[in-house]
Amino acid sequence: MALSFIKRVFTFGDKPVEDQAAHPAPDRAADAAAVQAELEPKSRDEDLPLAADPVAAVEIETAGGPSGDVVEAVEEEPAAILPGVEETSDLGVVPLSLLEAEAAAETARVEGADLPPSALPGISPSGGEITDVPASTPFAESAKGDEAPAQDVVSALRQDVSNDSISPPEGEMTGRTEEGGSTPAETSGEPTNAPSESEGVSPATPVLPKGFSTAKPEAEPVAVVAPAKLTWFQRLRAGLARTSSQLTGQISALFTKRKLDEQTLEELEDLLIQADLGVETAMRITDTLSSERYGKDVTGEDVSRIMSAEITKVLTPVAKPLQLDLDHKPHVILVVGVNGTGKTTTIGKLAAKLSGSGLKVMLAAGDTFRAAAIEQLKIWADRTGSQFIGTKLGADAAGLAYDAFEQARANKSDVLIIDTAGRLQNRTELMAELEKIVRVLNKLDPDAPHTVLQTLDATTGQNAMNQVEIFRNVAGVSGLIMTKLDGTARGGILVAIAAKHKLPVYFIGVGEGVDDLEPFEAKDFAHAIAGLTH
Ligand SMILES: Nc1nc2c(ncn2[C@@H]2O[C@H](COP(=O)(O)OP(=O)(O)OP(=O)(O)O)[C@@H](O)[C@H]2O)c(=O)[nH]1
Repeated sequence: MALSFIKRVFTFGDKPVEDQAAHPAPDRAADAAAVQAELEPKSRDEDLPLAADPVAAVEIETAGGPSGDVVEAVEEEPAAILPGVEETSDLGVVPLSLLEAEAAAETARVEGADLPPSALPGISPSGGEITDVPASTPFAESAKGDEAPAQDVVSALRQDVSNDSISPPEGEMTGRTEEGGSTPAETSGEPTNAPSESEGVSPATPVLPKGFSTAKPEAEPVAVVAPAKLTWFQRLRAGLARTSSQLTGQISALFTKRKLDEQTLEELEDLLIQADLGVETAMRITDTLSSERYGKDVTGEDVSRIMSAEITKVLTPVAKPLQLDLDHKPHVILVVGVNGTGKTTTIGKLAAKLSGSGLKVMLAAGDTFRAAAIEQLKIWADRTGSQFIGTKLGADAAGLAYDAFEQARANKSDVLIIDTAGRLQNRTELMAELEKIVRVLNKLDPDAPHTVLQTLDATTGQNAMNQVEIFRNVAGVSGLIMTKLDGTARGGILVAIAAKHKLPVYFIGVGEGVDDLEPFEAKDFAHAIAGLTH
């Protein structure tokens, strides 16, 4: 029922229905033959029947259902932070310590294990309403950040999955503890005059007759300070704090006791360009400032507000939900990008959102270069109740993409997400491989891949612009996801990319956990860069 509801509320993709009619279903036999010819004979014949190798085998697993025990709630444990330590500066800029303080003031919430039905945050284009997915299994403790060796990430994921698989639902857990565990009274050997368990009182808390008291004073209840959990916006602001505090600090220094004139405008423009915002946006900001306040006193806060407003204008047109065209079964999402930009992790997060909404999702391990990457994706598939298809290490990625598409069609999957090996944009042979994947998918369905997502690492500066240019040309990137905005991000470049390429930005990654993917919000991002409070 949830599925049919989702299908009804979806506005289908860019192409109107008539367009789809204009592309009748391709002659599958002819296409298959053509694609077969495209792929090297060895890639299909030698790579696929690999039952002996657990990773190598084309592995199809039945979806474990949209949510259920897929995601186990594990609370992140950021360091305890004392609230209310620092003041907001006169710029309205929030120091990092205040962000942390705000977070400590919030009661830590223990997130539920189940993914909710019918929630497609940032994905459904139908109403534009964004709902949170409360599922959370942060990896913050187990994964080790960018530098963590892939094997570590996989072990962390493995650990997580094995925890998931052995953890019964809450009620059962309680039952098991009661059955198998022993109470202090049972194990101590001390006599107790407490009523038996069958009398309905826990033997762990002996009830003395009237007129008696225990010798030991009752223990003071230990105050449990709930660990503070930053909201996603606080994480975003913290991630962009370096950019924003540097920028706002320089701006307020620039305007101390100076009126707005040609020279200050020029210096301001330089500062904005140095923050990666791009020439176009820098000029927008200085033009607006000049038209409003030329010859007058200007405060840092004036500049921050104008900067935030102008950045919002640049970003609003690209802050779009990811459109799924469920007329295509499957809607194929190809995920591309430079090594380590977060492709596999982002796929896991997307799969959690989609399968949690009742959609049938298949993940294809098209990164055939790294065994760990294949395993990593397999684990994400297990966690999110998605189907999985992989092939052996070093196999032809286009061949895998072909098989995945066929399999997803046969299974009537709603969405197929294909991971690809990370590659530097200047490695021509690898970029040619990517082109081939696109070509093969395109032969099976002229509209496929229906979405080509590129992940960008927010800690990268100007190079991200170059990455978009090249991946766009080679793979036809149709939308972006910026990851690692929770770290020490340099998010300014996203503004320059938006101004130049106008590609949709669907989500931002604000952590390594399954729910650390948020729909992109222009105003939030602009505020965070300008260092403004929400
Ligand atoms: N802090 C943070 N870490 C992230 C985020 N997204 C991914 N990571 C981490 O970045 C590292 C690389 O992520 P992967 O998903 O393996 O990146 P990839 O692009 O698939 O890597 P390759 O397969 O080598 O190309 C891992 O340690 C992830 O946990 C994010 O939004 N925030």
